[in-house]
Amino acid sequence: MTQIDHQVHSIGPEVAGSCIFRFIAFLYGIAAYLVFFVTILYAIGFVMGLVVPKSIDTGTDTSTVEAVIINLLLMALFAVQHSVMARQRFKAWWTQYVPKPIERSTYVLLASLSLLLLFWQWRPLPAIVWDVQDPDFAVTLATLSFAGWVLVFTSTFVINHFELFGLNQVTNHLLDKEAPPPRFRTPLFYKFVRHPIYLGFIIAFWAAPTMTVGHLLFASVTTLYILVGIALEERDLIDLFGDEYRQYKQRVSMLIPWRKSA
Ligand SMILES: C[S@@+](CC[C@H](N)C(=O)[O-])C[C@H]1O[C@@H](n2cnc3c(N)ncnc32)[C@H](O)[C@@H]1O
Repeated sequence: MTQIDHQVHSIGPEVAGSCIFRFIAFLYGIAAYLVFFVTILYAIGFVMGLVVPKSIDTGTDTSTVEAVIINLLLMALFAVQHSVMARQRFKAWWTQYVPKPIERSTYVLLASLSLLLLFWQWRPLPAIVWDVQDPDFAVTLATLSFAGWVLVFTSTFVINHFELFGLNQVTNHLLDKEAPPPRFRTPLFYKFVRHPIYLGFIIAFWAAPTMTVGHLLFASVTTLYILVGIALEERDLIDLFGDEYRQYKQRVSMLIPWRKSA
């Protein structure tokens, strides 16, 4: 064996192994992102009762008590998975077992799967709470709900869509690039409210021309969950960004864009 052969032989398998891992991790990140994308599109149809085969107001008929219990359990499963796995301490613990570059993609994948389970197993509670008769007002509400989804989507891009859903992490890893440290940012909508993504969800869930008991349960519980989630997220953001975030909190309101600058 020549010296070059020897070097290639001894370096080759290691490099190839790590390249293969990087590539598999990248494909995994793409797959997780695609599952997320399908889930969020399904979520729009599920909540608005459009296009999808099973919406918030359709599915297996069960007694009211059974429906409420099943639906609460489904939402609790999502809430626990989604908020426990987002905490810094949990991340520090489980990245001992899950490689860091695919931590975010795994989180996104599991959150999407628990949402798909919710859509699939959700029990309708079809009693009507309100049903807007005026066609113009009904269209206005449906448009507002859609605008809520648009706010969700655009805010993810404004803050950093590809990092939020794990694609930056697997791409940096593939290219062997150091991931930049998290940066505090207040682009566009973030100048008016601290949580435009969550505001978008709240608008999308509540602006319904026809509100059933099932839809109301979903909107109420998710809104409560968002409020708890904000408290937890802001604790992490203060740990991460300190006074910068504390001052931001004083200057900009949480969800309703009416507080002026200090
Ligand atoms: C799902 S996003 C929701 C962001 C925000 N709560 C919202 O509703 O638009 C959660 C991630 O955004 C990050 N984040 C929230 N506000 C931020 C800011 N002003 N600058 C940088 N990162 C932020 C959090 O650390 C977390 O990783």
